[in-house]
Amino acid sequence: MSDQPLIQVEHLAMAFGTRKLFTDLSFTLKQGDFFCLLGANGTGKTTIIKLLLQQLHPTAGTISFNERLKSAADIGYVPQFRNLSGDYPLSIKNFISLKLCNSFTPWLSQREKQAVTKALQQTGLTAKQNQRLGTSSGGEKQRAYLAQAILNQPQLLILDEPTASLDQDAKYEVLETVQHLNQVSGMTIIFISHDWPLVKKFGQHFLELRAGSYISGSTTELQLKKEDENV
Ligand SMILES: Nc1ncnc2c1ncn2[C@@H]1O[C@H](COP(=O)(O)OP(=O)(O)OP(=O)(O)O)[C@@H](O)[C@H]1O
Repeated sequence: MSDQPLIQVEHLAMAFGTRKLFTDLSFTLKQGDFFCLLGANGTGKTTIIKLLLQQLHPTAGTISFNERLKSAADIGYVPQFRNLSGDYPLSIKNFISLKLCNSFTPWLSQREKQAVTKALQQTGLTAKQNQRLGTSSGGEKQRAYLAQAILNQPQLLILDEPTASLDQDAKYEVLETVQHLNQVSGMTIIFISHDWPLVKKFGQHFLELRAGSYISGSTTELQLKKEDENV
């Protein structure tokens, strides 16, 4: 595993018009890290992700990428949980395969089938692959989105509040799968969340945006508030 950072952010500043979100933001994302991005609504978490994906340009500062991140295929993205209605007709396996619809042929190649089989294994969905996604549990549905995001075996997996609106058991189900992808498959994780106990339990490093400033460190240093501790 290379010691060179996967992403190095130096003295980053971002403003929309006269609204400054942050200035002089610096952090390093190492290969294999489980990095958590925290902050109240509107502090700029999604903006940081858009800057990392080069969909926005910073007002100042630089973002340097390791050569392991060569193309968009090296980055997987899982959005906030979107529930599907009970009558959604596709099986878990066919839903995961939807991401391969750009192929030239209407059927899956041997290589594509292997990619789906691997993603099913990595997300613990092999035994459930023929189950209808619509009737699956919240945790299974989100693991199916996760499986879609890792079909290309990305170097970096970005999860944008993937467990918001899931119940406690489903949150753990999803985060244990993400932890497995991090520890066994070596994927580097950026996990955006408002859920401090989850961050403390599963994350390694954190960065918390506060209005105009930020703090960062190891998740072992995170102090949970009283109301969080019993969650
Ligand atoms: N393209 C844009 N143009 C102008 N303002 C924007 C743009 N994108 C985001 N903003 C503003 O920047 C601020 C930060 O937005 P961002 O979505 O990054 O916050 P966030 O921390 O992800 O919030 P949330 O937790 O609610 O998702 C918000 O006030 C938002 O309205």
